[in-house]
Amino acid sequence: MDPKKPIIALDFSNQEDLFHFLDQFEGQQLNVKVGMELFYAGGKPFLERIQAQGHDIFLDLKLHDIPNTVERAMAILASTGVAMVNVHAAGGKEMMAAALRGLEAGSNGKRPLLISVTQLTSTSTEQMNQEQGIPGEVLDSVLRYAELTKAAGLDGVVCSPLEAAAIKAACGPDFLTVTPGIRLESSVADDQKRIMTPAKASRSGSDYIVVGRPITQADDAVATYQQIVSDWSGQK
Ligand SMILES: O=c1ccn([C@@H]2O[C@H](COP(=O)(O)O)[C@@H](O)[C@H]2O)c(=O)[nH]1
Repeated sequence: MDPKKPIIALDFSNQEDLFHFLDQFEGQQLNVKVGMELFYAGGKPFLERIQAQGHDIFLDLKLHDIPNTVERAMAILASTGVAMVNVHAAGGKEMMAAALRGLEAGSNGKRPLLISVTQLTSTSTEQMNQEQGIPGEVLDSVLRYAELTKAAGLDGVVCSPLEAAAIKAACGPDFLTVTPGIRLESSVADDQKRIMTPAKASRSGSDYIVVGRPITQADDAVATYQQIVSDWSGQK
């Protein structure tokens, strides 16, 4: 996956919308993210059709279950040939290590990158304090999950770009930060709470940005994508 290109979140529920969107980018090789909505709608055949168009896939299924179940599921996901997969760090170190074992066992050659979700970018400090019962700032919880993820041997984390610099300082420059919660100054936040622009995310140390609705719901998706590419890569 080329880190200079944003990862487009393909949050569609049917093949017409999906391929109508991708057709606008004909001839370009994209980084795309397939999440629960699209995967539950179309499964492996959708992955294969997207890959046949030359795009690299981050399969964002956020596995979170007992270690044995996650290990066996990861062995199957490894065979899809996607570039990146993930788990929830809240599943714990044993579960994350099991995910890595499963991925290595199921990979034919190069294994996909494996990252964990720390605190969702739709979570505010208040929600975390009141609903999850975790005291303190979101950053403290994110750092704790990032350190646990590193100890389990994974490649990096999903976090807000607001936390990327602190994670790099704590876990090292090679530990990946994959950051949704990206909005242009002109975009609406939707349900995202911890947001940044592509340019600021780049300066803060994000390795990859993930952008969905600002592109997929734009009147001109290709122009908005290009604007985000130049905002993001212009800072690198
Ligand atoms: O903490 C997280 C983890 C995953 N996501 C996913 O990223 C995209 C963001 O889409 P936008 O439309 O740009 O908000 C979406 O698919 C989420 O499932 C996240 O936002 N935050």
